[in-house]
Amino acid sequence: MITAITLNAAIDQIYEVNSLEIGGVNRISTVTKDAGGKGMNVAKVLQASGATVDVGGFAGGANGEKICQLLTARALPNEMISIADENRVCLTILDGSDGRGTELLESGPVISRDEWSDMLKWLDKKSKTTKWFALSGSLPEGVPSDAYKQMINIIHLNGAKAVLDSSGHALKLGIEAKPFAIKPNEEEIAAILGKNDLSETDLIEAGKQFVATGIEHVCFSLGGNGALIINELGAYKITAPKIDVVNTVGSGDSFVGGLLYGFATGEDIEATYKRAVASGTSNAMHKAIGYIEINDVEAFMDEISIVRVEE
Ligand SMILES: Nc1ncnc2c1ncn2[C@@H]1O[C@H](COP(=O)(O)OP(=O)(O)O)[C@@H](O)[C@H]1O
Ligand SMILES: O=P(O)(O)OC[C@H]1O[C@](O)(COP(=O)(O)O)[C@@H](O)[C@@H]1O
Repeated sequence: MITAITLNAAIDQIYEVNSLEIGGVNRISTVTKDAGGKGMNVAKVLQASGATVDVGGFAGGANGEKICQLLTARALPNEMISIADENRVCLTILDGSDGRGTELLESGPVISRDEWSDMLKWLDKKSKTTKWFALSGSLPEGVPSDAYKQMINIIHLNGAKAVLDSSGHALKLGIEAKPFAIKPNEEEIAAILGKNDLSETDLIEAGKQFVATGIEHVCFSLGGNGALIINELGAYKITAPKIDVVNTVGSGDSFVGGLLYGFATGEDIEATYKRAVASGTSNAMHKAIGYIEINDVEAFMDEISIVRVEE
């Protein structure tokens, strides 16, 4: 069993427009709604890969209710903790003229001290039986900034493992608890290292330092350039297949889904890295967020090259 946790769950809504005009009147051609926030997308990809997965997080108000209904419709079991405040909506505007997605992300509900304490109690119980966790996304207000650090410590005490995908302070503090793997994109790692531009050498150096602290897989996702992953054996450059991009929103989450599938099933590590990249790429070929075609993922895995760049 793998559990994907989204502390700031959302309704992921997509508006398709023919050509987005900032400051003008834009008519929406299609509206879609799904259970979202990063961990939800990870769960969808794990499910499509054939894993047994469930989800955790906070749910409240009409949006929280809708998220639970959308999860049930997908046959994704959820153990969401009830909150008084209402979940957020995250909007992607897909522009038909250039295929670009613009994201408008609400900050989310305010979590009370008791609700946070309920989350930690639930996690303590859950991690006694679940071996793998995805901890994904931003933190809602009210949750302590070291939320992921606290959660990873509980997960470790119960002998389970976590993959962390977050940003800013939440990621920086989460890293201190040495999760099994982290997956920052270029922007996220630059922000936590306090640098604007990072060369491949900089990334390898930073990755090695994280590995030295005890993080087993440091996965830098590089969009259309694939990924650079550092582990105790070295640094691996994994290419991404060339595709016609439809919507890259959710590609990072799909990468995490592929990665966790490989870890949890004990797949060969190079195949796991290829699966992660292939899952991110498959997602980018579709409008839906956290959507992969498993046949495409497996075909891409044969096509993707992986090169060890550092001894
Ligand atoms: N333009 C693209 N072409 C092919 N694959 C892509 C593209 N953009 C993203 N991907 C795939 O998705 C993965 C995650 O994308 P990335 O943009 O780095 O993550 P995030 O969504 O977290 O910013 C990449 O490692 C790659 O495998
Ligand atoms: O929790 P955050 O960081 O605010 O991000 C939420 C948003 O990130 C997404 O999960 C997409 O993330 P990625 O493109 O990084 O995979 C959206 O579906 C969601 O609305």
